[in-house]
Amino acid sequence: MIDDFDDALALANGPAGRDGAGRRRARATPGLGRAESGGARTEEDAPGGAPEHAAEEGERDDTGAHHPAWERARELAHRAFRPLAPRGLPLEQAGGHTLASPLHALTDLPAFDTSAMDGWAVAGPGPWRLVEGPPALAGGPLATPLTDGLAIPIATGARLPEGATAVLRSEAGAVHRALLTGHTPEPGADIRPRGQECRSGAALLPSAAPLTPAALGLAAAAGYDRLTVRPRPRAEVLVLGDELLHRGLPHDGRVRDALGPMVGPWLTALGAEVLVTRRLGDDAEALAEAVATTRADLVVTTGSTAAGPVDLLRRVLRERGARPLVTGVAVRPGHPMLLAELPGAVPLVGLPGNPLAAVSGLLTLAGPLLRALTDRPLAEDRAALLAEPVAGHPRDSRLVPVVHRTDPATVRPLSYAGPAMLRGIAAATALAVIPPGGAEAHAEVRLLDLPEA
Ligand SMILES: Nc1nc2c(c(=O)[nH]1)N[C@H]1C(S)=C(S)[C@@H](COP(=O)(O)OP(=O)(O)OC[C@H]3O[C@@H](n4cnc5c(N)ncnc54)[C@H](O)[C@@H]3O)O[C@H]1N2
Ligand code: MOO
Repeated sequence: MIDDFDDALALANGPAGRDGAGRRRARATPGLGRAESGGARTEEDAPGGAPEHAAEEGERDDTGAHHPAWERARELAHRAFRPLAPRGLPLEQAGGHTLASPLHALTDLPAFDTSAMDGWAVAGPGPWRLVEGPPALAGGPLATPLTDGLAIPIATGARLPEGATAVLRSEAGAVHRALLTGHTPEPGADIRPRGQECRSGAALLPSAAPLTPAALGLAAAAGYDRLTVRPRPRAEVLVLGDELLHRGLPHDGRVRDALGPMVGPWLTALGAEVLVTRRLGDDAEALAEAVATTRADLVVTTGSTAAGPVDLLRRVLRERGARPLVTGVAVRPGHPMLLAELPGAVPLVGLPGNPLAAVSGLLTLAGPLLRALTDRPLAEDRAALLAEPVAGHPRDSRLVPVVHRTDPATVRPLSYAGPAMLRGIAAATALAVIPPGGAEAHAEVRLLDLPEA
């Protein structure tokens, strides 16, 4: 019945409220137990000064479990854990990690006055007499100083000889019998003066900046051989469910594992280094062992979050002394998702088994958590106008796969967006956040970008 409700919502992206809005349902997702106090952060750590309680806000279901609102759940996931300890890495290994301190220039950039073009370094107004000797080349010896009326051939990137007032581009001059003629360039033309981009000590990138290819290039140019980074959090993925097949066609009531192939790459795109994806079936002992012995910075499970006969996750977590931080979220799909702290302060994100619900959990809990572990702020969402109305859940937010349209600039909700479906999300460019009650055509909605792993 519950899935009927969510499927109906997802299949009918019609006018808000059309699809059973107002129908109530009892939530059957059991909590891990009451969240007593705090996440892995202590009271002092919490920016707001107060310890985090999964139980502070949101709705309370028939079992007493708490389901924070979607925005609140993201904040909880972002605030619950401290960033990983910084470590030094050689520059060539630092890509994809996060800067642990601001990047300051170790040199002026450029480090010397340099030619921006191939041509001639000239002094004063033309015509100019070419001086004897080799041309000035990038990385070559400094050419002899020029006085007014003299010039020397120069290559892009070569140091400018003392006395040069400009560079005349090769296509703008002509040489006849050692005499260079051409329109006199403005003083300073095609010279990159020392320190044009930055002075030594200038702040180039803030702490927590991602080490993109461009950032690595900048760090190298600025003189770095090693960088202090927050490493990509190492994640372990545990795929639960005896019904899952890993090859071939579904048969005998069994289905292909759609999450094993999806969650790892998605976590990578969200900033993790995935150590392993393990398939544990519905084996409580194997799950308990995996949780107790993990060496990862973050454990992500799939399936088993709800109250089915073999949904073992919450029981195993309780028995292992895990602390519940988020026991469900007021979002569709994905409301049974959970976040817990394992002994040893290792976070565990429980993604629901329905595939689109798992994506919802990845973006709601795992994404903000990964950013927290690397000391990055919550991602700023973009906004867009809806091309069509989208029906809402009466109390929960909805995450709906959408595709961007350019003319006019809007997003269009996609079909096949039921909790157990992947067709919609596979064709989507973003997920739109539909507030409780739905959204009209042309309404502005928040967008969650989908990683292009
Ligand atoms: N009585 C209730 N039943 C359910 C509720 C509820 O509130 N009360 N919530 C429903 C919702 S919503 C979801 S989402 C699911 C969550 O289920 P679990 O996280 O416990 O996952 P499973 O029961 O193991 O599986 C659910 C569904 O997903 C399929 N699945 C699981 N893993 C995979 C995988 N790796 N690849 C592809 N498909 C997978 C599984 O076969 C089931 O069909 O619970 C609802 N029930
Ligand atoms: O509908 Mo469930 O919410 O698939 O997560």
